[in-house]
Amino acid sequence: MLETTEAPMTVTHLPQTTEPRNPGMPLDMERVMRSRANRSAIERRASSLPGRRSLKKDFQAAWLARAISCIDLTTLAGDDTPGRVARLCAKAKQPVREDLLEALGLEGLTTGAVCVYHDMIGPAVRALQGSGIPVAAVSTGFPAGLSPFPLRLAEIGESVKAGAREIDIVISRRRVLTGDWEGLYDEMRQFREACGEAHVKAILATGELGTLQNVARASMVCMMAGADFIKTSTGKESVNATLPVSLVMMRAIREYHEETGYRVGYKPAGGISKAKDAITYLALVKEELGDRWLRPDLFRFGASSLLGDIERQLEHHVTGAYSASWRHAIG
Ligand SMILES: O=C[C@H](O)COP(=O)(O)O
Repeated sequence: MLETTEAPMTVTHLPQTTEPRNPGMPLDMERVMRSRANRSAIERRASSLPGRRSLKKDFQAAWLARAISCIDLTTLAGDDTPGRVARLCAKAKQPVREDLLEALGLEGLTTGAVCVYHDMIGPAVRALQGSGIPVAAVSTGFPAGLSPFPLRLAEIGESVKAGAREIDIVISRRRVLTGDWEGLYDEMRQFREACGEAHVKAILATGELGTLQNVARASMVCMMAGADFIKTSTGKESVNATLPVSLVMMRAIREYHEETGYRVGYKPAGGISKAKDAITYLALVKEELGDRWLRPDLFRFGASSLLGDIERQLEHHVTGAYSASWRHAIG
């Protein structure tokens, strides 16, 4: 729980850490089948979360800044243009008005990454040059992941060549729905290899996996196959990130860390658009995984409109007044 007395370390002063990459391990079917999820206990815990935060006002801004540093600022629209992506990248470099950043002592704050389709990697890389902000590309026939497998591998290669440092792949949902864990493992392993040095986030599309037990098992298989992050959703399913699914995935990450020593990152994505929801997610990460995960190398929000609401809250924090949401249209 986020206690009233707890302030996060100012995000722009966090020490640099280099986490060893999860190399994966051979598929351990006995371990996979041990992954279960008690739906009623999970739902009970998840429903108790949002009302429980008692965050001291002074610390709220620091937690919201932490949330910004963990956003994969995303645009995944069919009508994306280089101009729109350049504006989004400008927002990633300076996510909040300069006077507010100064007032809050947060100069240098940026988002965690910018996330785009393959065609927009070039414009994003150019716009972010020198900023250190990585470009993430969705890949492997996103969002359904149903294009021919060799094309999915080739797509990863093209995106890495174009400058993406993070690749968000989608798994084949049918492998989970039919219990083909070996198939899922092999596919994920090949995706990881095709990524090379680029980090790979495995999108499970949890809204299409049927049960929380499937979510737990798919999480475990993807981590065994070398995923750097596991991510809930594409943002295009009818149900995207939820707290119960997040609990299941975070617990899988925790168990994998306890058993292998490797830390895998977590990315809830889709439908997270309010500052208060972001705080709830950060609190859950803190409780389930601990402070080490509250950094952009191990936690991201996949979100297209969350930043706008956080900026509004920060403006209120500094000036005491809310501005209209249309003034924060981007992000
Ligand atoms: O991965 C990111 C999602 O596509 C963003 O979803 P959203 O537009 O609901 O924030």
